[in-house]
Amino acid sequence: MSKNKFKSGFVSIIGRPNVGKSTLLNRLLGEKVSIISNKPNTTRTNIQGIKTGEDYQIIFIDTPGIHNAKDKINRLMVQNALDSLDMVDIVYLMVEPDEFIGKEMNFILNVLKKYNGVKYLLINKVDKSTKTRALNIANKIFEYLDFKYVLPISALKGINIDKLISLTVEDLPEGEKIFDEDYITNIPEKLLIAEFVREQVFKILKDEVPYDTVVECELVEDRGDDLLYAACSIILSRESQKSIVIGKQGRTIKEIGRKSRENLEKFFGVKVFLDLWVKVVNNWQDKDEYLKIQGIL
Ligand SMILES: Nc1nc2c(ncn2[C@@H]2O[C@H](COP(=O)(O)OP(=O)(O)OP(=O)(O)O)[C@@H](O)[C@H]2O)c(=O)[nH]1
Repeated sequence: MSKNKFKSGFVSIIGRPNVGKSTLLNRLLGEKVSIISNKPNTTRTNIQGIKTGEDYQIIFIDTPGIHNAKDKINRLMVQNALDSLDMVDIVYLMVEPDEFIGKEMNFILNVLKKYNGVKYLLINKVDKSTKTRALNIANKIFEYLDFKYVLPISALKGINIDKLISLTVEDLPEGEKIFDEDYITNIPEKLLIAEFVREQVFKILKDEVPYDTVVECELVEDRGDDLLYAACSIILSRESQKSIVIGKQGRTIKEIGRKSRENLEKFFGVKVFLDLWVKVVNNWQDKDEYLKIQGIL
């Protein structure tokens, strides 16, 4: 009996902010990779997750340029979005059952019209919706664009995820493994650790300062005996934000540290010692070195 040929390729998950892209990526990979919160636009970097099976490797690519379409729909952004789709074999367009086809969605659909690869329409969050609402949105989107498959899913509850993976593998081209199978992401370790901390800054500080925050992981060391040491700084743009992040008797920063450490330990499967600092760098947003830390530049 002949064995199935190995398949490999790239998949991009696109959709409006908050539709559940990061949750889906984490679900697909079975690990916590990209940062999730219920605030829009927490995904700042082009996170790639890698899923390797017995006879396939899928590399997931995030395309933030498309999600941020609401700001300025300009030529540059369209170009960026198209460039990042160029190399991708399959695109998942992710929507919610009560999706509204406004400016952002129109932008995304227009970008996708120029994309020649395979397109899937994923209707996420069906766990909290009805079949009729899911069908309605599919019909509306089909007025603009055709998709090879429409799949109702729940990234959160894991509904139809196995089906999604098997369809994807079928549609991938034959090819070799691109990354070693131990990799689930190609984000540099420091950036990944910083993202775990930033996720907690977002979650714990709610609306107070997080949009003004960058986390820099300065040092990661394997200290033997299954212990990973990481030193990170939460960087703020104003002195007045410091007391909020630190909290009464250091309670807030301790909570950020504790939660981040727990998630890092789950992810890396080793004990983690996390040294957390708070720094103020006026207008860090204008400084290239801080944009580089975040993987934006
Ligand atoms: N009920 C339900 N909620 C979901 C589902 N998938 C995601 N969510 C929730 O939707 C919110 C946003 O999810 P994210 O995965 O951060 O969304 P995103 O599209 O990556 O958001 P950005 O990073 O802003 O682009 C979170 O509160 C998730 O828990 C789902 O299948 N069902």
